[in-house]
Amino acid sequence: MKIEKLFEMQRGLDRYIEEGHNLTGADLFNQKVLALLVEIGELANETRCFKFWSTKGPSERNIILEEFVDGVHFILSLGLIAGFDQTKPSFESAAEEQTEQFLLVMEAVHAFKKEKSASYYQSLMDRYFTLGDMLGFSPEEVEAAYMAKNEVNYERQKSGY
Ligand SMILES: O=c1ccn([C@H]2C[C@H](O)[C@@H](COP(=O)(O)O)O2)c(=O)[nH]1
Repeated sequence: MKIEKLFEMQRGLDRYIEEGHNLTGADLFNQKVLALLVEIGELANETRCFKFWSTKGPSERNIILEEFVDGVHFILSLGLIAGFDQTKPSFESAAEEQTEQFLLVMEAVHAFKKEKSASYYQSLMDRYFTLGDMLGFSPEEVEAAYMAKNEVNYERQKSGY
């Protein structure tokens, strides 16, 4: 996966969105942190990994992948704001269960919000990509799905989303 390329695509999309909404130079850090937490929640909902009270299975793989790359967008966007766009994901040992990995990712988001350090950002990226691996997505699939969703995000802006 060429993460440098994804950071560049994210830079372009963020700039385009900000210009379109007259927000160039605005501090959007907190909005993006909350957006990321919401995306992680949406992703968890599609996997249904925590729904011990339900017998219904997870959503289709493609739906889960699309939710996953929404989160990738906001993680890259936060890295760009904080100046950590040289970060490369490395896979770490995963939690035993998806639910635990989701919670580790959420903790990493909060830790990074509290202290915008390179090591907290690295941990956020590693935990999130490790979650993607647990969900069965290869780095190549994530890259391709990111690119497709990036394009959709431009289209949505153009059609007055
Ligand atoms: O500054 C922004 C704002 C939004 N998005 C993208 C990330 C997600 O793919 C998508 C989320 O939009 P909703 O579908 O949740 O509205 O928008 C960005 O990349 N940068």
